[in-house]
Amino acid sequence: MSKPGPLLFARERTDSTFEEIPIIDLKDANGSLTARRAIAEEILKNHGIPEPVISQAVDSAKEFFALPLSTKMDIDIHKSSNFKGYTALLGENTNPENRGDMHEGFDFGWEELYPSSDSAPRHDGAMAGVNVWPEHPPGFRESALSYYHAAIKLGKSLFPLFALALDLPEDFFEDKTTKPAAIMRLLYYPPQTGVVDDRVQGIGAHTDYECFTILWQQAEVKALQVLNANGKWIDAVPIPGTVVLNIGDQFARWTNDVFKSTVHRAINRSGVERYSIPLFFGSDYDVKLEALPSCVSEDNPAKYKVVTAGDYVKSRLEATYAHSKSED
Ligand SMILES: O=C(O)CCC(=O)C(=O)O
Ligand SMILES: [Fe+2]
Repeated sequence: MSKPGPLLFARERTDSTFEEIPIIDLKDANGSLTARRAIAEEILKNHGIPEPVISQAVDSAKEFFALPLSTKMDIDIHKSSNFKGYTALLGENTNPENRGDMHEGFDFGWEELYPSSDSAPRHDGAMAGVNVWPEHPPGFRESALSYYHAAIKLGKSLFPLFALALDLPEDFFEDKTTKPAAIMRLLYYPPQTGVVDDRVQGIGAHTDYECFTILWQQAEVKALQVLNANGKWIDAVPIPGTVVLNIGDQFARWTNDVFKSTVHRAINRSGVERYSIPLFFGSDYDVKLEALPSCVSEDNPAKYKVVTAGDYVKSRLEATYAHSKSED
């Protein structure tokens, strides 16, 4: 890392030929307006997700993934109508040119940690449906949801920064992220050693589907790489106490590519097991992803068909899981 700063504007960074991923210290984001306009597909320091919450979620993930395959397959994601539950090795394929991803996963979405009688039902359209939880290990749901809500809090604090970077009112995204359609994953990557088939990577080259992703990755296990504008893969080396933030396709569509989504992949050649936790922060599922007026001009006419966030995410998930559907 050269040095953490100066803070950069998203618009200046979208075609970036970065060689290292810049660090943004969020303690600066609470200060001056200038600092608050700083924005990112970056590494975030002082992100506010408490360390014990992270370690409990990771411990639960380790215990869950260590269960017998047949137990985990009880909650196979292919049985769910809204892509919730367990993904086995090679169960998904993020890059259609590849054969399948060498990771296991567990996916879930918004749910109150302590549901109350007045928890209003969600209207998730294409993505409607409940989470499915494993019976083991004990406390799995609580640790996963504790992390989820801490990451949601962080994500909500980032939307005003994105709004300011787009010259929008600071609260522009507030009523569009009331029950944010955030999907969280616990991921396990076995080590890939010896001769590795390039078409079977931990997770193949892809962009994420939502507005942005907050990614925690295990310290000391280098695996994640981000593609720069010169087509060069740059290591996103894990830095303790930080999370990675990257732009996803909902934001690319909404901003007419003023924010570009980041192509990334992960290959675990470290020789040891790796765990990571992405939280994909999307807008409410009924929001129409229509190019923001400030992002459309004669030189940059609207590029994308208008679609709701829910239909969009569902179509991407269908494509990702299609290759393994017929095997069930
Ligand atoms: O595990 C990682 O570092 C990346 C995960 C990822 O890109 C994803 O789940 O979309
Ligand atoms: Fe990703």
